[in-house]
Amino acid sequence: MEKICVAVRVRPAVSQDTPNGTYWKVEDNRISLHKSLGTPISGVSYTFDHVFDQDCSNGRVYELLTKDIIRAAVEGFNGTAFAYGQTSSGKTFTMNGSENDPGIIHRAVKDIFCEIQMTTDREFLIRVSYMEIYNEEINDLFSVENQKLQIHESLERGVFVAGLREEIVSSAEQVLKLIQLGEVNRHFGETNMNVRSSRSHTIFRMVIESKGKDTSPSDCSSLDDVIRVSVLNLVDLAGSERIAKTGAGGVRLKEGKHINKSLMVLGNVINKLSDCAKQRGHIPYRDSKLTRILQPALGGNAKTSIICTVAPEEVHVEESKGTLQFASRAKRITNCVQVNEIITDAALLKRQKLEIEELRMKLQGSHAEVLEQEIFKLRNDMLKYELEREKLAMELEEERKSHKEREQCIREQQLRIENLSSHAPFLDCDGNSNQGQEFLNQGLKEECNDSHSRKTEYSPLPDTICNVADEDTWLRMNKGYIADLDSLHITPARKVESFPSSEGTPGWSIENYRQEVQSLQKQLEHTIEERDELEKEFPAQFLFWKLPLGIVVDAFE
Ligand SMILES: Nc1ncnc2c1ncn2[C@@H]1O[C@H](COP(=O)(O)OP(=O)(O)OP(=O)(O)O)[C@@H](O)[C@H]1O
Repeated sequence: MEKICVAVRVRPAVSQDTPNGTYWKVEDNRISLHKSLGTPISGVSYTFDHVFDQDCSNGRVYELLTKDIIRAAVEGFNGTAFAYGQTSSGKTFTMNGSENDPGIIHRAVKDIFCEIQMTTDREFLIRVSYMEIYNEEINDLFSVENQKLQIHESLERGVFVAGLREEIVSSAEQVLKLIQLGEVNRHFGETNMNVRSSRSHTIFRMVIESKGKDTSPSDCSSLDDVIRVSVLNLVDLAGSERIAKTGAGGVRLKEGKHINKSLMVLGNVINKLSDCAKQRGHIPYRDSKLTRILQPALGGNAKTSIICTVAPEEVHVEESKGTLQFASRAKRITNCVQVNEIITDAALLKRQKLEIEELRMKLQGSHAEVLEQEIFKLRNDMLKYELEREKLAMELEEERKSHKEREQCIREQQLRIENLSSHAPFLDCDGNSNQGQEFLNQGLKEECNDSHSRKTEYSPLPDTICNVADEDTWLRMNKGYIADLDSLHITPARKVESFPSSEGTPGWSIENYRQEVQSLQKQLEHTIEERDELEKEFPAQFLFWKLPLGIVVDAFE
């Protein structure tokens, strides 16, 4: 068990406060609020693993807070470092830095490649990805066309974002170039508090696979080698904001609401985790995409450090207190950290090993550089193939789901028709028969016997019909036809007149039944047509759907 490492960083002040105001005092690893004359304000003093004042550089923050996590990631431990704090308090400055003082991400990337170079007894494979959570949707910063990506979970991969582009990389320079490209796609916006405010949470991720170098040529073909796979997340959160202060409206307001909501969920998760294990109960990781992705970093298998940034101005004192309380709770969280070693062939490195060896043999005698380039290209091609396969599998899964729903819909409608037919067995193409007359007579009798309790509200349709109507709405909603819950109106109970109790009163007649049946049949035909069209459009998926599951799985292996 290992505690999360928590630090606080106070950024330089941007405005002069009133001389009578309060101020934050930093001494060693303590931060406390003082009156202007120097008297400490009781109850507003906090201690953390580190507290950095406004003169502290990104270099020092990195050395004290993150370097160990980076080293451990190369050794096979998961790691996460994230910056938390109100808007304009210095999170992006800490993670990205400036030209003169590079931030944590830049330094981490450089260090990882240094560490790898020094670890001469292992070979490594590094993949990187960069995503943002904007308005509760996951977008790929390396590939703009990959939007609204979904989170999935599997035994082998844990929680992962399906379809996210990963690049295999071989140098720090290559990674930093990729990050630069990703930054262009990131959502920034101007608010009253920050001219360049992050409007999304960003997660830069490095997956580090490594294995011991083979000692004898015969080992090359062994598939039993242990592979270490670790995931390093470097996270720049969007800042919490008071709408009154940021002056947000329109798009900015919508973004602000999403930001605050997901940070609130993060706060809830941290709160729960900071309770002692017995009182903890359910941890609401699933309440936001951010907490779902950060789940291993919060109470899971990862070395985690949090840097909480604070704006020193007196006008932000309440927000700063909130940040420090968040930091205090985070300090109580313990993670269960262990090296991730796997012996299945899930590791990309392992699967690629044989192919690379083959290539090496073929290219023996050629120039080493050419060889390396070929290997690199092969690795990237294989990764793309992996991602494509994963995407196809997801699409297949989606198609399966919607196929199931369509089948269900057809069954429902058939049931409704049967239901109607059984209540109106007299329907022929002319709409009359003796049986129907008996049914009508009985309806009339019942209406007379019970005229007080069932006046015009009485519906001759079975109760289930109304339920089915609501079921329909539900089904449509679940199929994505209704995206906005506010637009959803529950189908009101059908208010139909009773059987005609006197001549001239409009009522539910045989004609009504016939129309209902015809309309249902039309709906059914329409659904079947829709399905046929889809089958034409995606013949492969339908072919897979018709195959037994085992064959489908094999096809993707
Ligand atoms: N430690 C620091 N030293 C010098 N300048 C800083 C420091 N921290 C922040 N700044 C400056 O303060 C401003 C706001 O910082 P930054 O954009 O990093 O805030 P943020 O917390 O990421 O805000 P948001 O949540 O709105 O994105 C920037 O101009 C940044 O350069």
